[in-house]
Amino acid sequence: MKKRTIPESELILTGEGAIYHLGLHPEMVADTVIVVGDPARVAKISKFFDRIDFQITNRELVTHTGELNGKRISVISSGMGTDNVEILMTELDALVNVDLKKREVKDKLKRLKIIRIGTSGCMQPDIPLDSFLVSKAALGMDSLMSFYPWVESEEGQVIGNKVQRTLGLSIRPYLSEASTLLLKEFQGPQMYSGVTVTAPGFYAPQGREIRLRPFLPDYLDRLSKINTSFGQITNFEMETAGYYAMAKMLGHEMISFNALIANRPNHQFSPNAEKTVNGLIEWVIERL
Ligand SMILES: O=P(O)(O)O[C@H]1O[C@H](CO)[C@@H](O)[C@H]1O
Ligand SMILES: O=c1cc[nH]c(=O)[nH]1
Repeated sequence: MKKRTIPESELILTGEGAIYHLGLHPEMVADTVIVVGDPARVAKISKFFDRIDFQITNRELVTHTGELNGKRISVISSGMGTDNVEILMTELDALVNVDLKKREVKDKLKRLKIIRIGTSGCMQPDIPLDSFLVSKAALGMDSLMSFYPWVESEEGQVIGNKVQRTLGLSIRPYLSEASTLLLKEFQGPQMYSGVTVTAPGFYAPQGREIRLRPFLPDYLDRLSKINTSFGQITNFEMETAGYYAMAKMLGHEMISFNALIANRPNHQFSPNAEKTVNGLIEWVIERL
């Protein structure tokens, strides 16, 4: 069967042949990729590398690729939100699985290992501030999956329906899961686990009120009391559900780690957030 040629307006390359938003060429991407939200966090990770081969910046998308203990690793920042995650994941996948010259999907597809290191707010009062948490699954409160052929597990549908009903939400959240392979590879002490809520915003979508009152009553309280087959709903951030769903559809392994720098029911924000994030970076680096 003749392969589809991807048009220039869909797979966009710069004059130098780099992919449109990431600004990368295929040889600049390692098989193990660490993703972060904050562009400034990229250098905090690549400083552990023995050697940095490429440093590329375009908008909020910063990439450092190098070597650590003989292993090639890329670190890429996405900025905030699942809309950026969609761009990062699609272009990252195209760099390894599309022949950019022919504009055709390759016959042999690569499976990347992708690890998120991010910050997050905890909604369980008994998980201490500055803890680390791995997202076993994530609930996407955004609309990204309405635009993809996302096939949800039965378990996911049950959880999504339960959350929609309990909160009185107009949208049905989607549930996506961590890679079981990476959950086994990245084990160790000091790591809580739970279900992460990926919010389409930092304020009302995470139950915060500054001047505008969140529309949904008792949001935080109701969410934190929901039990799922993956455990309690534990924390808020803004990318993981999009990452897990895109990774699943594109055939990559993905895991998301959270530094819990806020505890919402206890009204705390960490005075040591920077130290906690650095601790999580070291925890992950030690297990690469
Ligand atoms: O620290 P990062 O990785 O950016 O992650 C979290 O912090 C940002 C909000 O402050 C959102 O991107 C959220 O997901
Ligand atoms: O509360 C928090 C802290 C970090 N990131 C979030 O998205 N929420």
